[in-house]
Amino acid sequence: MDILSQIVSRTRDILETRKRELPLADLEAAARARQRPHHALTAALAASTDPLVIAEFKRKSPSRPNINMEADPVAVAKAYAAGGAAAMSILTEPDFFAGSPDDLRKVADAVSIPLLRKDFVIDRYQLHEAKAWGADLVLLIARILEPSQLAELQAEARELGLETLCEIHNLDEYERVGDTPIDFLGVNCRDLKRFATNLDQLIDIVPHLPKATPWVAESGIHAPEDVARLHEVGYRAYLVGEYLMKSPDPSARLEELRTANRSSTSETAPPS
Ligand SMILES: O=P(O)(O)OC[C@@H](O)[C@@H](O)c1c[nH]c2ccccc12
Repeated sequence: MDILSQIVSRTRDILETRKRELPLADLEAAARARQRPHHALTAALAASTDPLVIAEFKRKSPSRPNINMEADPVAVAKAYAAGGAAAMSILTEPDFFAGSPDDLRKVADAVSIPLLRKDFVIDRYQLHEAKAWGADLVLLIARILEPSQLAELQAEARELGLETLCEIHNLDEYERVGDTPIDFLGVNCRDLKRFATNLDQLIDIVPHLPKATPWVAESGIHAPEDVARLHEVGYRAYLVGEYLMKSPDPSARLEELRTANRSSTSETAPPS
Protein backbone atom coordinates (compact mmCIF):
# COMPACT_ATOMS: atom_id res chain seq x y z
CA MET A 1 0.00 0.00 0.00
CA ASP A 2 1.46 3.41 -0.90
CA ILE A 3 1.75 6.04 1.78
CA LEU A 4 -1.24 8.05 0.58
CA SER A 5 -3.47 4.97 0.83
CA GLN A 6 -2.11 4.32 4.32
CA ILE A 7 -2.93 7.87 5.38
CA VAL A 8 -6.45 7.64 3.94
CA SER A 9 -7.08 4.31 5.61
CA ARG A 10 -5.88 5.67 8.96
CA THR A 11 -8.07 8.75 8.41
CA ARG A 12 -11.10 6.48 7.99
CA ASP A 13 -10.37 4.80 11.34
CA ILE A 14 -9.92 8.10 13.13
CA LEU A 15 -13.19 9.36 11.63
CA GLU A 16 -15.13 6.36 12.85
CA THR A 17 -13.99 7.01 16.40
CA ARG A 18 -14.67 10.73 16.19
CA LYS A 19 -18.18 10.17 14.82
CA ARG A 20 -18.94 7.84 17.69
CA GLU A 21 -17.64 10.30 20.25
CA LEU A 22 -19.35 13.34 18.72
CA PRO A 23 -22.36 12.69 16.46
CA LEU A 24 -22.77 14.97 13.45
CA ALA A 25 -25.70 16.88 15.00
CA ASP A 26 -23.57 17.83 18.02
CA LEU A 27 -20.66 18.77 15.81
CA GLU A 28 -22.94 20.98 13.72
CA ALA A 29 -24.11 22.71 16.88
CA ALA A 30 -20.48 23.30 17.87
CA ALA A 31 -19.75 24.71 14.40
CA ARG A 32 -22.69 27.09 14.68
CA ALA A 33 -21.57 28.19 18.12
CA ARG A 34 -18.12 29.20 16.92
CA GLN A 35 -18.03 32.95 16.61
CA ARG A 36 -14.86 33.41 14.56
CA PRO A 37 -15.65 35.77 11.66
CA HIS A 38 -14.96 34.39 8.20
CA HIS A 39 -11.70 35.48 6.56
CA ALA A 40 -11.79 34.96 2.80
CA LEU A 41 -8.69 34.16 0.79
CA THR A 42 -10.65 35.09 -2.34
CA ALA A 43 -10.88 38.63 -0.94
CA ALA A 44 -7.08 38.82 -0.55
CA LEU A 45 -6.76 37.68 -4.12
CA ALA A 46 -9.05 40.40 -5.40
CA ALA A 47 -7.12 43.04 -3.45
CA SER A 48 -3.61 42.42 -4.79
CA THR A 49 -1.68 41.06 -7.74
CA ASP A 50 1.41 40.37 -5.60
CA PRO A 51 2.24 36.76 -4.72
CA LEU A 52 -0.01 35.47 -1.94
CA VAL A 53 1.80 33.20 0.46
CA ILE A 54 -0.17 30.48 2.22
CA ALA A 55 2.27 29.74 5.01
CA GLU A 56 2.07 26.24 6.42
CA PHE A 57 2.46 24.92 9.96
CA LYS A 58 3.94 21.44 9.67
CA ARG A 59 5.98 19.65 12.37
CA LYS A 60 6.91 16.66 10.27
CA SER A 61 5.84 14.74 7.18
CA PRO A 62 6.23 11.18 5.92
CA SER A 63 9.37 12.18 4.05
CA ARG A 64 10.77 14.46 6.81
CA PRO A 65 10.55 12.98 10.33
CA ASN A 66 11.59 16.23 11.97
CA ILE A 67 10.91 19.52 10.26
CA ASN A 68 10.30 21.38 13.52
CA MET A 69 8.81 19.12 16.19
CA GLU A 70 9.08 21.72 18.96
CA ALA A 71 7.28 24.51 17.11
CA ASP A 72 4.40 26.28 18.85
CA PRO A 73 1.50 26.87 16.44
CA VAL A 74 0.40 30.17 17.97
CA ALA A 75 3.91 31.66 17.96
CA VAL A 76 4.38 30.54 14.36
CA ALA A 77 0.94 31.90 13.38
CA LYS A 78 1.82 35.31 14.82
CA ALA A 79 5.12 35.35 12.95
CA TYR A 80 3.36 34.39 9.71
CA ALA A 81 0.70 37.07 10.16
CA ALA A 82 3.39 39.67 10.92
CA GLY A 83 5.27 38.65 7.77
CA GLY A 84 2.19 39.27 5.63
CA ALA A 85 0.94 35.72 5.04
CA ALA A 86 -2.24 35.84 2.93
CA ALA A 87 -3.39 32.70 4.75
CA MET A 88 -2.07 29.96 6.98
CA SER A 89 -2.28 26.23 6.37
CA ILE A 90 -2.43 23.95 9.40
CA LEU A 91 -1.96 20.20 9.21
CA THR A 92 -4.51 18.53 11.46
CA GLU A 93 -3.56 14.93 10.59
CA PRO A 94 -2.12 13.36 13.78
CA ASP A 95 -0.12 10.28 12.82
CA PHE A 96 1.84 11.12 9.69
CA PHE A 97 2.15 14.89 10.22
CA ALA A 98 1.95 15.22 14.04
CA GLY A 99 -0.85 17.75 13.67
CA SER A 100 -3.98 18.12 15.79
CA PRO A 101 -7.37 19.84 15.87
CA ASP A 102 -6.06 21.85 18.82
CA ASP A 103 -3.36 23.43 16.65
CA LEU A 104 -6.07 24.85 14.41
CA ARG A 105 -8.37 25.85 17.28
CA LYS A 106 -5.63 27.76 19.08
CA VAL A 107 -4.45 29.53 15.97
CA ALA A 108 -8.05 30.45 15.09
CA ASP A 109 -8.32 32.27 18.41
CA ALA A 110 -5.00 34.05 17.94
CA VAL A 111 -4.89 35.49 14.40
CA SER A 112 -7.29 37.07 11.90
CA ILE A 113 -6.03 35.71 8.58
CA PRO A 114 -7.72 32.98 6.51
CA LEU A 115 -6.95 29.48 7.85
CA LEU A 116 -6.77 26.33 5.77
CA ARG A 117 -7.53 22.99 7.37
CA LYS A 118 -4.91 20.81 5.70
CA ASP A 119 -5.99 17.21 5.98
CA PHE A 120 -7.21 14.25 3.98
CA VAL A 121 -10.87 15.10 3.57
CA ILE A 122 -12.98 12.14 2.45
CA ASP A 123 -16.23 12.75 4.36
CA ARG A 124 -18.59 15.68 4.96
CA TYR A 125 -18.13 15.20 8.70
CA GLN A 126 -14.61 16.63 8.28
CA LEU A 127 -16.01 19.81 6.73
CA HIS A 128 -18.11 20.38 9.83
CA GLU A 129 -15.04 19.70 11.96
CA ALA A 130 -13.11 22.29 9.97
CA LYS A 131 -15.85 24.82 10.60
CA ALA A 132 -16.09 24.01 14.30
CA TRP A 133 -12.33 24.33 14.71
CA GLY A 134 -12.27 27.78 13.07
CA ALA A 135 -11.09 27.11 9.51
CA ASP A 136 -11.97 29.32 6.53
CA LEU A 137 -10.80 26.95 3.80
CA VAL A 138 -10.42 23.22 3.27
CA LEU A 139 -8.15 21.15 1.08
CA LEU A 140 -9.76 18.63 -1.26
CA ILE A 141 -7.23 16.23 -2.80
CA ALA A 142 -8.52 15.10 -6.21
CA ARG A 143 -6.56 11.86 -6.17
CA ILE A 144 -8.33 10.45 -3.12
CA LEU A 145 -11.87 11.44 -4.17
CA GLU A 146 -14.29 10.19 -6.80
CA PRO A 147 -15.44 13.03 -9.06
CA SER A 148 -18.96 12.83 -7.60
CA GLN A 149 -17.58 12.94 -4.06
CA LEU A 150 -15.45 15.94 -4.90
CA ALA A 151 -18.49 17.77 -6.27
CA GLU A 152 -20.57 16.93 -3.17
CA LEU A 153 -17.86 18.01 -0.75
CA GLN A 154 -17.35 21.24 -2.69
CA ALA A 155 -21.07 22.02 -2.56
CA GLU A 156 -21.33 21.29 1.14
CA ALA A 157 -18.19 23.31 1.91
CA ARG A 158 -19.73 26.28 0.13
CA GLU A 159 -22.95 25.89 2.11
CA LEU A 160 -20.93 25.99 5.29
CA GLY A 161 -19.13 29.13 4.14
CA LEU A 162 -15.80 27.36 3.60
CA GLU A 163 -13.64 28.09 0.57
CA THR A 164 -11.96 25.20 -1.20
CA LEU A 165 -8.46 24.53 -2.43
CA CYS A 166 -8.60 21.52 -4.72
CA GLU A 167 -5.25 19.81 -5.20
CA ILE A 168 -4.00 18.00 -8.28
CA HIS A 169 -0.59 16.61 -9.18
CA ASN A 170 -1.08 16.01 -12.90
CA LEU A 171 -3.58 16.31 -15.75
CA ASP A 172 -5.25 12.96 -15.07
CA GLU A 173 -6.14 14.24 -11.64
CA TYR A 174 -7.32 17.53 -13.10
CA GLU A 175 -9.87 15.61 -15.18
CA ARG A 176 -11.49 14.45 -11.97
CA VAL A 177 -12.26 18.06 -11.07
CA GLY A 178 -14.48 18.43 -14.15
CA ASP A 179 -16.93 21.33 -13.78
CA THR A 180 -16.82 21.38 -9.99
CA PRO A 181 -16.69 25.09 -9.10
CA ILE A 182 -13.67 25.10 -6.80
CA ASP A 183 -12.25 28.37 -5.42
CA PHE A 184 -8.53 27.61 -5.86
CA LEU A 185 -6.71 25.02 -7.92
CA GLY A 186 -3.57 23.77 -6.18
CA VAL A 187 -0.89 22.06 -8.21
CA ASN A 188 1.26 19.96 -5.93
CA CYS A 189 4.66 19.31 -7.46
CA ARG A 190 5.45 16.69 -4.82
CA ASP A 191 4.95 13.20 -6.15
CA LEU A 192 3.04 11.58 -3.29
CA LYS A 193 4.57 8.20 -4.17
CA ARG A 194 8.23 9.18 -4.20
CA PHE A 195 8.05 12.52 -2.38
CA ALA A 196 10.39 14.24 -4.79
CA THR A 197 9.45 17.80 -5.75
CA ASN A 198 9.97 19.24 -9.22
CA LEU A 199 9.11 22.88 -9.81
CA ASP A 200 9.44 22.47 -13.59
CA GLN A 201 6.31 20.39 -13.50
CA LEU A 202 4.39 23.42 -12.19
CA ILE A 203 5.50 25.34 -15.25
CA ASP A 204 4.92 22.54 -17.77
CA ILE A 205 1.30 22.07 -16.74
CA VAL A 206 0.38 25.77 -17.11
CA PRO A 207 -0.99 25.66 -20.70
CA HIS A 208 -3.57 23.12 -19.52
CA LEU A 209 -4.82 24.98 -16.45
CA PRO A 210 -8.17 26.83 -16.45
CA LYS A 211 -7.94 30.62 -16.79
CA ALA A 212 -10.91 31.35 -14.54
CA THR A 213 -9.66 29.63 -11.36
CA PRO A 214 -6.67 31.01 -9.45
CA TRP A 215 -3.73 28.59 -9.28
CA VAL A 216 -1.75 27.80 -6.15
CA ALA A 217 1.78 26.40 -6.49
CA GLU A 218 2.36 23.77 -3.81
CA SER A 219 5.50 22.21 -2.32
CA GLY A 220 9.24 22.51 -2.88
CA ILE A 221 9.36 26.32 -2.86
CA HIS A 222 12.64 27.24 -1.20
CA ALA A 223 13.57 30.70 -2.45
CA PRO A 224 12.13 34.04 -3.59
CA GLU A 225 13.43 33.19 -7.08
CA ASP A 226 11.11 30.17 -7.16
CA VAL A 227 8.13 32.43 -6.47
CA ALA A 228 9.28 35.01 -9.05
CA ARG A 229 9.55 32.29 -11.69
CA LEU A 230 6.13 30.83 -10.94
CA HIS A 231 4.49 34.24 -10.69
CA GLU A 232 5.66 35.07 -14.17
CA VAL A 233 3.80 32.11 -15.67
CA GLY A 234 0.57 32.96 -13.87
CA TYR A 235 0.47 31.42 -10.40
CA ARG A 236 -1.18 33.69 -7.82
CA ALA A 237 -0.54 31.90 -4.54
CA TYR A 238 2.18 29.72 -3.03
CA LEU A 239 1.83 27.08 -0.38
CA VAL A 240 5.10 26.99 1.54
CA GLY A 241 5.83 24.74 4.51
CA GLU A 242 9.29 23.42 5.19
CA TYR A 243 11.21 26.50 4.02
CA LEU A 244 9.36 28.65 6.57
CA MET A 245 9.18 26.05 9.37
CA LYS A 246 12.95 25.57 9.24
CA SER A 247 13.72 29.28 9.41
CA PRO A 248 14.69 31.11 12.62
CA ASP A 249 12.94 34.19 11.17
CA PRO A 250 9.86 33.08 9.23
CA SER A 251 8.46 36.65 9.03
CA ALA A 252 11.50 37.90 7.14
CA ARG A 253 11.47 34.93 4.77
CA LEU A 254 7.80 35.41 4.13
CA GLU A 255 8.28 39.09 3.28
CA GLU A 256 10.93 38.12 0.75
CA LEU A 257 8.64 35.56 -0.84
CA ARG A 258 5.62 37.80 -1.13
CA THR A 259 7.60 40.66 -2.67
CA ALA A 260 9.63 38.39 -4.95
CA ASN A 261 7.93 39.78 -8.06
CA ARG A 262 8.97 43.32 -7.16
CA SER A 263 12.63 42.67 -6.38
CA SER A 264 13.25 41.22 -9.84
CA THR A 265 11.85 44.37 -11.49
CA SER A 266 13.56 46.83 -9.13
CA GLU A 267 16.98 45.48 -10.11
CA THR A 268 16.43 46.49 -13.70
CA ALA A 269 14.65 49.77 -12.94
CA PRO A 270 16.60 52.94 -13.76
CA PRO A 271 17.88 54.97 -10.76
CA SER A 272 15.40 57.66 -9.70
O1 LIG B 1 6.86 21.82 2.86
P1 LIG B 1 6.67 22.20 1.44
O2 LIG B 1 7.56 21.46 0.48
O3 LIG B 1 6.80 23.70 1.25
O4 LIG B 1 5.18 21.80 1.04
C1 LIG B 1 4.04 22.45 1.60
C2 LIG B 1 2.74 21.77 1.11
O5 LIG B 1 2.64 21.95 -0.26
C3 LIG B 1 2.72 20.27 1.47
O6 LIG B 1 2.80 20.15 2.84
C4 LIG B 1 1.46 19.56 0.95
C5 LIG B 1 0.82 19.79 -0.21
N1 LIG B 1 -0.25 19.00 -0.34
C6 LIG B 1 -0.34 18.22 0.74
C7 LIG B 1 -1.30 17.26 1.08
C8 LIG B 1 -1.17 16.65 2.30
C9 LIG B 1 -0.12 16.94 3.15
C10 LIG B 1 0.83 17.88 2.83
C11 LIG B 1 0.72 18.53 1.61
